[in-house]
Amino acid sequence: MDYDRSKVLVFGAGNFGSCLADHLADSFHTVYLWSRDEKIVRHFNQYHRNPEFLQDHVFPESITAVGPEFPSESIIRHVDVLLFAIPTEGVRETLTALKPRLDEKNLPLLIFVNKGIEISTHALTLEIIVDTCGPDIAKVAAFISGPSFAKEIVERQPTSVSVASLSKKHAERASQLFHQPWFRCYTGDDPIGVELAGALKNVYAIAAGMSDGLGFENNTRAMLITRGLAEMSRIGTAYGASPLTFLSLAGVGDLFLTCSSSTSRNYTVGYRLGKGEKLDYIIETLGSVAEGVTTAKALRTIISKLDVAAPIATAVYEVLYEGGDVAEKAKLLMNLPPIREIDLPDGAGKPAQQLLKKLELDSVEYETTSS
Ligand SMILES: NC(=O)c1ccc[n+]([C@@H]2O[C@H](COP(=O)([O-])OP(=O)(O)OC[C@H]3O[C@@H](n4cnc5c(N)ncnc54)[C@H](O)[C@@H]3O)[C@@H](O)[C@H]2O)c1
Ligand SMILES: O=P(O)(O)OC[C@H](O)CO
Repeated sequence: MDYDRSKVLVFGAGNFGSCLADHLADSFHTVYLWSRDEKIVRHFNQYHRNPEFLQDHVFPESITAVGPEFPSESIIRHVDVLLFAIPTEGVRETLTALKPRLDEKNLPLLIFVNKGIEISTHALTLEIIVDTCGPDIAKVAAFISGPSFAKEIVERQPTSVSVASLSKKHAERASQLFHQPWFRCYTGDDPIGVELAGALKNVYAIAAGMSDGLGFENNTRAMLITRGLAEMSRIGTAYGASPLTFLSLAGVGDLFLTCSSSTSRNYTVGYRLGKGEKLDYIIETLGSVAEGVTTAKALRTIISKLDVAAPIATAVYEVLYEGGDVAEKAKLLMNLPPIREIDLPDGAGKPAQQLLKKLELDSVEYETTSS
């Protein structure tokens, strides 16, 4: 596979699919952009603009929009890379349609950029890939996640992301494909952690938006980001992901971005809820996907199954799905009993042992609690 000039088929011509098609075409790759919306396909090929998303942007003429029919076997077998930029709820359906069209002996690189958990199965995308395409394809899939608003990428604002795969070679290939002076990629081998981080940060962005919508300011947002990160790491560790992944671009990087900007759709959903709007109306008028809404529901079940404490995610779920009052939930969170701040994995890192020893304070023991 020649990564100087690859042929890429992008599934999904929404904000992010269009943005990444633009990025790759600008790097001289041959790009096909699939949309199931005939109007987008026609308009894109005629005017090199997307009539629904990133409307102000003029795209390179070299991008060919295809659709609305599902891409044919001939185009799928013609490309080197399949890039999936559709919401998580559409991934199973897309991969099921894709599987019979793949050439098993000459597989393309599969890259996923969605950030969510499937609502009916509570599955991560890695699990959906195994279910629909089998483990051999899941082993070589790559996942890209991190602080990356589409609007800022098309403006070529310096951006960095995490790229993870169980296969080092495929993580490096995906990284090489996207890496540019305005777009840095950092590779890693914890796709589950990267996926979870990307999905969970959306739920905490809803919480941060709610807080701002209620009129709270910087202290409260910083508290939500930090305690949200603690919840994310706790859930991720219970899943078997590396706790360090939550300190990456996909973790704290994206959490910080999404919790602190009205560009975020998830933050916006929370903000509008905080202002008293109804969820159905917000979703109807948002014009784009906010994955945190469905992820909050899947996460509620995961939290109970794993038996981990995640009071912020639980409060978000209760507002979204049980008619909970935002201000009431905020009050309840603030009235939880005081707890130890940092949860440490068993046996790890008693804080600053050497210094404590020097100060002869090493015999003082903290009780280990985790909640
Ligand atoms: N927008 C961003 O800045 C950004 C950045 C990073 C990651 N993401 C992630 O990328 C994914 C897509 O986000 P987006 O911003 O492009 O959303 P969007 O709402 O702008 O567009 C989604 C696109 O997917 C299509 N789609 C929806 N369901 C589909 C299905 N079942 N089959 C085929 N196509 C389907 C829609 O028609 C639409 O064109 C999400 O998981 C999001 O979290 C978005
Ligand atoms: O608009 P949001 O909330 O879906 O966030 C977009 C990206 O995930 C930011 O990295």
